[in-house]
Amino acid sequence: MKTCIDSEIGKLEGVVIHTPGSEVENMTPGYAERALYSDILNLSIALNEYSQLVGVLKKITQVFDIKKMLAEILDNRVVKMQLLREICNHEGIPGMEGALAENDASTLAGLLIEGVILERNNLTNYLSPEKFLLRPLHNLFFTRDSAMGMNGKMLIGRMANPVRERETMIMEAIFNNHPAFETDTLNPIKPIHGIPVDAKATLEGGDFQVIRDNIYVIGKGVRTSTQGIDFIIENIKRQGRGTHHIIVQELPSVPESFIHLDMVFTCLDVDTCMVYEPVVYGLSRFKTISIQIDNGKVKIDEQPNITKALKKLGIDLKPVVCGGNEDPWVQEREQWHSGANFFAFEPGKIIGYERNVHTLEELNKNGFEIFRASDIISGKVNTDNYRKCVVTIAGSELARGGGGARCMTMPVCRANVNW
Ligand SMILES: NC(=[NH2+])NCCC[C@H](N)C(=O)O
Repeated sequence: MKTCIDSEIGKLEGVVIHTPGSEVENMTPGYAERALYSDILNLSIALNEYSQLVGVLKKITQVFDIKKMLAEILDNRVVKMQLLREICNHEGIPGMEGALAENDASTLAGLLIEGVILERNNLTNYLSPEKFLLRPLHNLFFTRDSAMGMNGKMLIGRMANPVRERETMIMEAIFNNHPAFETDTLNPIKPIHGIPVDAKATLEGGDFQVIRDNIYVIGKGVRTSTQGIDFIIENIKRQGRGTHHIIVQELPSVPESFIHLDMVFTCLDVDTCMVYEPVVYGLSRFKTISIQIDNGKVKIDEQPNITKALKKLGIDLKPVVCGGNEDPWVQEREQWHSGANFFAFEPGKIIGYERNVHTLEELNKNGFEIFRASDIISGKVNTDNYRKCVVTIAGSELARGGGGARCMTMPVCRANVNW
């Protein structure tokens, strides 16, 4: 499949997911914060909820599974050794690749995701407070963040936290080597010759949205830095062709539910978006900046907010308010559990958590029919028969990991949108 992401809403043709495994339980409460979770999770409940998401995705598109694809590329010895060397050097255990390589491909894929226990075989290890030699990738099921489709390329993330860095190495290896994909990767740690990259450059998929082929909205906050966005600008400048626009939304750094742009703003349809009102429109010091790149020349100015900036570019999105219009407390409660985080699988057809009832009611008032995942999976409801709908999945446990439907999906190809 050729990767092709020119919008947030075009009909989904392929999506990358990861079914949570023991890595989500492999932590104590004391480690939850370092693992970037708001709480510790129960795997069996999380899996039950997750099966609703995957069940729906399988009905509507081609689903690619990271663990399976990783095992497949690890079957190639050259790829295996290269990836293991990169991981071991990066994680401060150079030389360990030989021992790890002795595992067969599918066991190794499991170890790289679920972690490798530290053997207490010398004094340093015996006294170490760490349980793992290679830490589990607790957040891998938030596949959105470690790589992102940018038109015909896959942009590899540069994670703000070391606990997520191995995810980017795995994703780059898959996109470069798995026969299922035809794409070019763009990686901030391996820039194209001549493109400067600041050491402070960070960039995560939760902050990155392709609105139209030449319009991007990017969140700047705790996960994506100005230097990370400058890397994108430089790459666009290099292409040299036509005009591109980047709208940057500054995000508050606390609470942690504002980590990514997609926690406060997601696209739902050609004319509708979901917003967490206090951050997107509230009287705050959080700026919206518009950057125009015209045949290599960069022009920057400030805008009142995302939707006004998009309107100037010919995209007129009506905001639906997360939590409904009435009560700021309700808005805050639902935003916390990913109430603004919707994943569009076609223009006007979206997936989100069923727990955020006020947000769903607001969507319903705006013409979205509400369906349960089970009705889609059983075939009772066919979304083709509706122009606008929201498919709801259970999310009591998954939401504690800190994300929703958009965070758990990495689209690799979408059809063109009829704007
Ligand atoms: N696209 C997103 N909003 N992803 C949410 C990721 C949550 C994850 N626990 C993290 O902190 O990294």
